[in-house]
Amino acid sequence: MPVQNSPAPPAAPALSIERLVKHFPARRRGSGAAAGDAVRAVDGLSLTARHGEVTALLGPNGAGKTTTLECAQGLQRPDAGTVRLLGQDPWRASPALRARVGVMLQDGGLPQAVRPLELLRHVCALHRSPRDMDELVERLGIAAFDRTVVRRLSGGQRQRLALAAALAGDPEVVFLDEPSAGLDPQSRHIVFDLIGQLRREGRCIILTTHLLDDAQRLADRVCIVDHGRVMAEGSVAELVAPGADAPSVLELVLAPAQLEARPFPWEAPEFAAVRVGRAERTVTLSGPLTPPLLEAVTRWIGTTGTMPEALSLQPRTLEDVFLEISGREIR
Ligand SMILES: Nc1ncnc2c1ncn2[C@@H]1O[C@H](COP(=O)(O)OP(=O)(O)OP(=O)(O)O)[C@@H](O)[C@H]1O
Repeated sequence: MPVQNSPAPPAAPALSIERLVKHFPARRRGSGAAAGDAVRAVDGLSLTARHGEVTALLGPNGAGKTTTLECAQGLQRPDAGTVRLLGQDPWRASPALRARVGVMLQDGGLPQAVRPLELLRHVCALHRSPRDMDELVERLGIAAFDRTVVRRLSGGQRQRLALAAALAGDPEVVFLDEPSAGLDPQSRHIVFDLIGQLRREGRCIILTTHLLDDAQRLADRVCIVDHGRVMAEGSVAELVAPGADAPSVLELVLAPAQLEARPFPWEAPEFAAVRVGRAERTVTLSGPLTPPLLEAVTRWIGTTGTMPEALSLQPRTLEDVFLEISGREIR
């Protein structure tokens, strides 16, 4: 495998955003705003992203992730706040700064009438020291669809081509908007592997996703974004760590007979401090789990005279964290 330029990780963050605000006039359908109201897409968001790390912006549709990235890339002008990309204001970025940054947009943003390799050769020719494109083409399986013009490619093929184009200039900072959208499991694995390599090479990777699994598998740091703000930030381990007031999750799968035998004691005082979720025969308790609570559960099981199908204590997931913060599910 060819050796790529590996920039020494500088101490300063590759990207720093402070109190970013961005409004849009309410023109988009489905934005939820009444006609004439401005949409506050980003509402005082702050974050930093470093070299040698994958930073994931995780949040539901409309949370403000793409707008944040667009401001960071200099594609949108912030209404307020500060953005510094490799130490410069991206809105006034010089071509020299742009050459150090790779961007993969959500809709690909690719010209439609060219063939993949033509496009990649052209993009490489624009850069002073392009990445080894043959290796990327092979790795991302692009030769297999090289005879097809871009507009006829499948979503996943377009996504792989857009990733190769974003990496053509061997960038120090890579923005990936929903990198696994439309990918089959094998392509997803290849793309994740490549993102891991970029990280090891010391590049700064900033991605958006609404897939918890992507954030959990890829990210060194996760920023949970909702309503244009960072609601929580940290490594996956930090975010899911059972703190004093937020331990793990208890899941109980009831035997059919148990449901009829005796109702689950939702109203008992032991359950007041936890969230109780039910889906068919599965009862989930999340929040501050305590020995008295576990005792109350097993006592109730005893009164039904039947063993449950399963009883397990599980670590929190990012999904639980998001639910705790926002009071709703991420999708
Ligand atoms: N150009 C625009 N004009 C009007 N409203 C916009 C524009 N771009 C974004 N918005 C609105 O701003 C809000 C945030 O959108 P954004 O695309 O940043 O969210 P997101 O978190 O990336 O969502 P998704 O996961 O669906 O891509 C949404 O309400 C969206 O409708």
